[in-house]
Amino acid sequence: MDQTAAIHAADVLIEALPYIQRFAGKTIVIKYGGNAMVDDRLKRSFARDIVLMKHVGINPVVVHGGGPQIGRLLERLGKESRFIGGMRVTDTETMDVVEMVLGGLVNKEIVSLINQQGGRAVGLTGKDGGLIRARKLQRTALDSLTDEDIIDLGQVGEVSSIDPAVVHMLDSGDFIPVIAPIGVGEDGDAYNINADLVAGKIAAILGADKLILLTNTRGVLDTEGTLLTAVSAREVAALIADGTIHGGMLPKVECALDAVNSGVKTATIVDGRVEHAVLMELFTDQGVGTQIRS
Ligand SMILES: Nc1ncnc2c1ncn2[C@@H]1O[C@H](COP(=O)(O)OP(=O)(O)O)[C@@H](O)[C@H]1O
Ligand SMILES: CC(=O)N[C@@H](CCC(=O)OP(=O)(O)O)C(=O)O
Repeated sequence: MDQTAAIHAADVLIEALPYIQRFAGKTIVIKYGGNAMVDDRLKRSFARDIVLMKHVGINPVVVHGGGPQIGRLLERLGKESRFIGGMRVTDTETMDVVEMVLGGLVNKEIVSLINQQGGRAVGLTGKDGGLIRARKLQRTALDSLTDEDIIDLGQVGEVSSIDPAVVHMLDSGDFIPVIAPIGVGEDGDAYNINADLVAGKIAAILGADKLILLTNTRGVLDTEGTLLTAVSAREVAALIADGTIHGGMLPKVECALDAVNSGVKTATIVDGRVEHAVLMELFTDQGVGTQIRS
């Protein structure tokens, strides 16, 4: 490294210092969307960001999705994916695939990536330690439904309660929890829950400082495709009403609002297709993406 590059590296570290001090000892929930798990290089960069956070004294908690990965396996099995209001219609057969892909393939891949970078990750679904209690999502909870859309979403769940004991235990042992969004009903049945909604609830119950949602757009965009760097609850309502926010962005903004209204200091939607998106959001003066304000 020549001297200019060395000075630049030192400047970057110094810029990060106040943020490292501010977040030390705090919990930060990172939602890693299936659409942000694009290629091996990006996945490794994500894992390195998480390990770095842990090493500077932050408690990262990863909640992951895997919608595209579920879709690909369903396709191989000859089953079509159907979404209503951003939620996958989940019959019993689909639920088996969801549990295998989220709790198995995707969860263990993330655990393994973090561990390869020197972290100590432990993978969980909401069934482990009774972490995520769920109930069947009632159709009325989906505001965007029209009468024609009213069909049974099957085993799609919503969070009824979170028992964070297992997460606290892992944090205190210096492990990094990696959580798949599967909930358990009173009858022991599995429920498929949108990962954004789980991330929001977990951030709230843990009293997290920040919720970072990694996805495949730069953040919330307006009708011209311009990035909105910050949106309030009122602006979000208007953007939903005029259709600017739709599909997969709906649960994202809803859970972000829910989190900030429940005491999480900031919720940000950022582009997970950019290397080190998490570090840029946390440790630089400019930040990235869209911040959701209460
Ligand atoms: N106003 C908006 N701004 C940005 N993206 C939007 C907007 N409205 C809808 N979307 C869609 O939401 C998608 C992100 O949600 P989703 O596909 O569920 O991602 P993830 O897998 O990360 O949860 C974007 O790729 C985009 O197609
Ligand atoms: C009910 C529901 O839609 N569940 C999601 C769970 C995974 C998820 O949320 O994945 P992303 O974050 O990658 O979108 C699904 O089945 O796709």
